Amino acid sequence: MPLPLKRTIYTGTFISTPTPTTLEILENHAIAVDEHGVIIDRIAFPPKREDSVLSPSRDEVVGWVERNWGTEDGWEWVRVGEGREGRGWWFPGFVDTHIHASQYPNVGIFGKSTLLDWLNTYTFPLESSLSSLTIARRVYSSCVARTLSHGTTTASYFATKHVASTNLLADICMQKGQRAFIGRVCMDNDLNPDYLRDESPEQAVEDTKATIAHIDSVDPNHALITPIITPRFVPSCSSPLLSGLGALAKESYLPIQTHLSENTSEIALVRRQFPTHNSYSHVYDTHGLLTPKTVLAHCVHLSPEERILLKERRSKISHCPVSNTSISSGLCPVRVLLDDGIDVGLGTDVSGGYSASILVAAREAAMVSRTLAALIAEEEPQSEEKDQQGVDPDKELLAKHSTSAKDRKKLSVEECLYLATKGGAKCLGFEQRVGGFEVGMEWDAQLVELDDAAEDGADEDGEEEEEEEEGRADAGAAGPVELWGRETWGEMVAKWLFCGDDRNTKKVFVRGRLVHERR
Ligand SMILES: Nc1nc2[nH]cnc2c(=O)[nH]1
Ligand SMILES: [Zn+2]
Repeated sequence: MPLPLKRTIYTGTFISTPTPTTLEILENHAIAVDEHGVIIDRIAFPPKREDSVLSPSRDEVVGWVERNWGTEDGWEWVRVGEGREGRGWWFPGFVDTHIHASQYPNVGIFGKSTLLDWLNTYTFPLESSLSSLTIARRVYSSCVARTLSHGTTTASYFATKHVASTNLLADICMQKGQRAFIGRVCMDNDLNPDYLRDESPEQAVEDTKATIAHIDSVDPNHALITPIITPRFVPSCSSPLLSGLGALAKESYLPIQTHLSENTSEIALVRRQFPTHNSYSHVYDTHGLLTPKTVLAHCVHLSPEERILLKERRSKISHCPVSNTSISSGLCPVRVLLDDGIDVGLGTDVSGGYSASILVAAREAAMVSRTLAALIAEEEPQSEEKDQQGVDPDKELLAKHSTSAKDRKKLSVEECLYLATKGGAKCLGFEQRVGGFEVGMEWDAQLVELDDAAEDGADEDGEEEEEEEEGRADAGAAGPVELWGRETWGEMVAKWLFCGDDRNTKKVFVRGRLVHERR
């Protein structure tokens, strides 16, 4: 049982993305969090004379606490690293909307495979080994600890078909304090290997209910852990199983997660399996599985009709760019999905994706959008062709080099970080509770600090100049991100997105509980 929480004041700079296009930067602020982990107040302190002091003083904090709550007794104070306020900030915890905890031992192992051979070669044999609770305990403990260290405060997990080890994953998340959606994976048809197949559709539904009952017993209000109904994907499921899970979702009001339109061979397989259906999405829809609480991973190759259907059903998409490039599934056109008004979050899709870090997923989302922008520009007609059509070649050349059309395809730093936090929370239906720093939200946050060694580099005996001339001799000791003192907040955040890693994630909190600290 976790210890009761202390009421806590957090101070320093708070950065978040309340909308996809805003980076909100609150300097010299304090946030008060109650013993239930809920934000109950926040305040901006007057700017200081010295620019470098971005946190309130002790007197200011004590004064605020006493004015509001009568006494400072019973309050803790946690701030961005002492004397280093200019290089650190609080950021909402990351939301991983799609990750296979059971595949964690395989991160980085995928060779040159694509989805269907990857499943048979690497994935199914590994998942089968999680019938052992001893193996499951090792795998799940490592996966949860690792994702927490990367700042993931919420994860939507696929486990395996095994009920006992799936329930163990829920227990481990509960014990380590990670907010999680836990899915027992359903897969009953002949396309699955004998060693990893549900006995029958009825049994698969019963086993799913067993995991739901377990989670209800350990976390009755789903304050931290929520069951999620998880058909693996259409090629793994019979029509009776899909219907059974659709009916269960309806009666239980629970969310659903699955895969959709990840790879072209998979889509061809679904067409052969369900020849009378208009599309892959239509198969889910006719089985009652496209709801506002459905999170669909990938959606790389959706048709315009499928996008309209998803928008109508208000179903969500988990964009998994690292996986899509690793197992060469394709480049997901996220800008098109967003323009259609579909809610999108980010997933690591471990171990299709080679990294358990949502920061890496956010970075790759930016890169995939830039690749798409470049490809679209190349597809434009060549100038000679246009010339024959009577278009002024000079104007055409200018248009070709105009950045506006291409740039619109690219996801900005703000958008990528929004998808990693509030966007993901919206996909999982709790953007009112996590993903930002509003009063009433829960304190799911990470403390980010850059440039570890800079403080040590500034010594008193004149060596600093020498170091500046020669550059940093100890590159790497400073952590992955070097600062030069000229960066704005926006630039520091961009450096973190593109160059940072878990060395920059110093503390992680879920519902006000410290769940990871980097020492
Ligand atoms: N990326 C990915 N796609 C899938 N489709 C069906 N199962 C899986 C899986 O485990 N990973
Ligand atoms: Zn997946």
